[in-house]
Amino acid sequence: MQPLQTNVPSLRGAIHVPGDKSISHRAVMLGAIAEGTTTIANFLPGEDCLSTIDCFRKMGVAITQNGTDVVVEGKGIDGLQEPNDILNVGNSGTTTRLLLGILAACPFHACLIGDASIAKRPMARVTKPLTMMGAHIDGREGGNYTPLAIRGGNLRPIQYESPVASAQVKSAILLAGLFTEGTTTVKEPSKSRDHTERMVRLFGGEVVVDGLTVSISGKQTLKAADVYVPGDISSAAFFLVAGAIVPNSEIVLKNVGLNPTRTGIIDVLEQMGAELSIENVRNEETEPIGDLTIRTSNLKATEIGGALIPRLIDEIPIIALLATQADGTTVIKDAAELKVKETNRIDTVVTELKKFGADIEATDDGMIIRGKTPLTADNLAVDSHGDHRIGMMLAIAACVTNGSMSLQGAEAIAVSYPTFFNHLQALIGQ
Ligand SMILES: O=C(O)C1=C[C@@H](OP(=O)(O)O)[C@@H](O)[C@H](O)C1
Ligand SMILES: C=C(OP(=O)(O)O)C(=O)O
Repeated sequence: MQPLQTNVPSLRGAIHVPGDKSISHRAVMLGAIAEGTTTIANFLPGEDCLSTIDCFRKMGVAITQNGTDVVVEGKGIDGLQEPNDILNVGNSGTTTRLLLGILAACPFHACLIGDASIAKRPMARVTKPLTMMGAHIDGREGGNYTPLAIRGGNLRPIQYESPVASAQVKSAILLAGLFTEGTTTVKEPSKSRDHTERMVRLFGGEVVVDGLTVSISGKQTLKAADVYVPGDISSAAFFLVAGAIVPNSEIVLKNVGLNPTRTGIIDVLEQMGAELSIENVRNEETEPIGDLTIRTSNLKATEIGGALIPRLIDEIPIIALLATQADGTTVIKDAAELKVKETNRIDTVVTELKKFGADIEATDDGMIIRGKTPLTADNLAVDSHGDHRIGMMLAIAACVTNGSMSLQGAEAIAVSYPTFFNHLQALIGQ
């Protein structure tokens, strides 16, 4: 049980949030299948990205990791080796699904296993299209759940229309397509994060984007690159919300990734009337970054749905907290994907926030939140349910709660933000 700081008088100061999780995974993966030595700066040393490194080491890739500096000795597109041990993906859905895309193309056998949360997450969304391409995949319930066994190689291209807007599905198919003679195409119902497309280009490959359709031709040679990973906007989101709802606050977040497929949280803060400014935007060619300043704000409710959802999917738990501190009724819809994350995030957000005074109800595809409500706790135990984003949301909620509370399962936060409590403490202390 970790005690949480409640009734925080102000949050002030500047922080650099850690590197982007999605980009860190992809830099290791593309570095491993490129030719030459890739360097990665500002890598996220969170548990999920360390799982990705571990899996590629088991396939014969030499990777040195020193904090946020990583060097990957690329093996080329056909150079990965059959692992003689099980590949452990830990808690990481991104590792599991993108790795399956690469393994689908490798002419050897591999087994994938993860933690109890991964064992409940649907994998048919990638194993089905990869099987259509010719990979042999088996697992519980017809290849929908880990442990999974895969034997790849000899793929044929597909033209796939994905039923979900998922960057993990899109990326798995594109990565398999990279090894496959001919042109592989994925169409998605709305635009998901495009880090794979951008990074393939950074490594000298070609990807064609036409609206919601992305195509890649196979047997391209990727060349090693020097990757700088921007700060993770999904991590910054916790402090953007904290700065908006804690009294007397002003927080500067430096070098945050501002890829437009990820900035839904900024749109929502602006719609809700937050005092947010964006400065020093740069690096727009590869992955845009900038500095964000947030101040205590008078907030009003909003509606969130449609094409905005994939642009803020991981931020919905912290947006739910934001909505409890805004005047009016906030409706979040079209977000059924939340049910298949590290936890069912509709249930865990509603259950935990209700414990200390939020007026929040679950719907089939989202939630309805009525604000503004005071949050109060008397020796209350809240629970991350092993989900990093629920744990961080609850720690920020504590800042605007009167009373006392502690967090069960705080260790889950190391999955994406190992220095979260240090940063929170630094902002409280100033
Ligand atoms: O591709 C990625 O790096 C991710 C895609 C999203 O998942 P889906 O593809 O399942 O939407 C997101 O929730 C996850 O945290 C990271
Ligand atoms: C859903 C998440 O990650 P993943 O799918 O990689 O486990 C997340 O980080 O919120």
